[in-house]
Amino acid sequence: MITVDEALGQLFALASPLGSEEVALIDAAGRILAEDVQARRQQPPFAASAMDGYAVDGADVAPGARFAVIGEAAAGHRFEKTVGNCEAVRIFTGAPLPAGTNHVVIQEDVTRDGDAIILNGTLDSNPYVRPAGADFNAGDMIKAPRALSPSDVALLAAMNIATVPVTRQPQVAIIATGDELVQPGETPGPDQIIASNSYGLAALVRQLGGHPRLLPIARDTVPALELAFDLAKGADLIVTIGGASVGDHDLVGQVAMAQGMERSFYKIAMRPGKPLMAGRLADAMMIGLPGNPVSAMVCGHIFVAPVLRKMLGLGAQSAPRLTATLAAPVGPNGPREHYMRAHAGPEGVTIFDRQDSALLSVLADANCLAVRPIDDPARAAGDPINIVQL
Ligand SMILES: Nc1nc2c(c(=O)[nH]1)N[C@H]1C(S)=C(S)[C@@H](COP(=O)(O)OP(=O)(O)OC[C@H]3O[C@@H](n4cnc5c(N)ncnc54)[C@H](O)[C@@H]3O)O[C@H]1N2
Ligand code: MOO
Repeated sequence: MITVDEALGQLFALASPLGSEEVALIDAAGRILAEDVQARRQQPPFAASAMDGYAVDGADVAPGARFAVIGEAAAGHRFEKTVGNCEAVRIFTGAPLPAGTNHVVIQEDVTRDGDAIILNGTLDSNPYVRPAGADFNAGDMIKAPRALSPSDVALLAAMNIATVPVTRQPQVAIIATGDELVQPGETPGPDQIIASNSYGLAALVRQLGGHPRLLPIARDTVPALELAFDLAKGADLIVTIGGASVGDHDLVGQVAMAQGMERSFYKIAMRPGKPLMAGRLADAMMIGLPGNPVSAMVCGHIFVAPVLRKMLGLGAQSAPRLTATLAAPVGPNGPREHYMRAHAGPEGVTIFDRQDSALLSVLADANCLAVRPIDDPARAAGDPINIVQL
């Protein structure tokens, strides 16, 4: 059995960054910027007023000073003439500053007198001018790779970038296997349960920026699994769930190998997740996850997520770990790296008592996985522990 780190290394070797495509700006949030992009213009493109008030020459500003109001500048409508000494232009936020002015006296600091204004006795000293290019200049870059946030989308829009080069979304075919499974909403027979982790993994894939394709449940027969692999063609990543262990009905590895899978590894020193397998099947990468619901989800976080990030161009990084403090003692660990369902809060990390890999309700209560190294000795409350946030 190889270690989790060795397995991740082999998975990264199988996963190549995907190509890029152009998407409309409205569809860019959450996608990964594939190439550096350059601002096509300066923002603001002119010195602009930051407030509603009167544009004047700052040298004329003094308590009690009087100005003749000779016109108006609004956002989208500049005042065309040059402003002279002791002249003012009524101005509104976002309007270009007229020639001859460099200062906006806010209207709260002014008394209007017909076509004139008189400045009040106490004046805000801020000139309330946004210089041209204060936000960005033409040619300023947003560097790739970068997961585009809503704020990034606003910035791209301001830069007049209407279509954005992003990494193609990994297409992920998800194959749940097992005679016992029915889809959510169906009526299970007496020996059946509802397929759950296929939906959890699809949600995870979507959250990571991939495109999940949930295939029909494959029964535990060779022809059913062959058909499932056939339906998965075109995917960048095929994820199977279940049928990975040593039981008589665990056929996934056998069928994948018969279909030409070049296997990288099978079985890892991890708990849960021992019967993990991975390899390459024609143009796709394949990860065979264990069927136990928590095992499949934990392997989703620890293996599928980093693989998808690598495909998206974000580099080869394992799931980020933080160091926290144990809230209660925990016994020694065995020969597999253990990813224990736990809750991290102000009191520290509480590892749940029930760690059976069939318990989705426990996983749903967890906000982190506490990582116990192979053969880690018993730990006391207050000891440091690595966690992976969920
Ligand atoms: N003799 C041994 N038995 C088992 C071993 C072992 O080393 N020796 N390993 C155990 C471990 S660890 C795991 S994990 C499981 C993994 O087995 P499989 O990957 O072959 O999974 P299945 O047998 O198909 O299913 C296990 C369990 O999970 C349920 N399941 C499967 N798919 C789904 C799904 N899509 N949604 C919800 N639940 C699912 C299935 O009904 C079983 O209860 O093997 C142990 N056995
Ligand atoms: O490794 Mo299994 O995945 O412990 O439940």
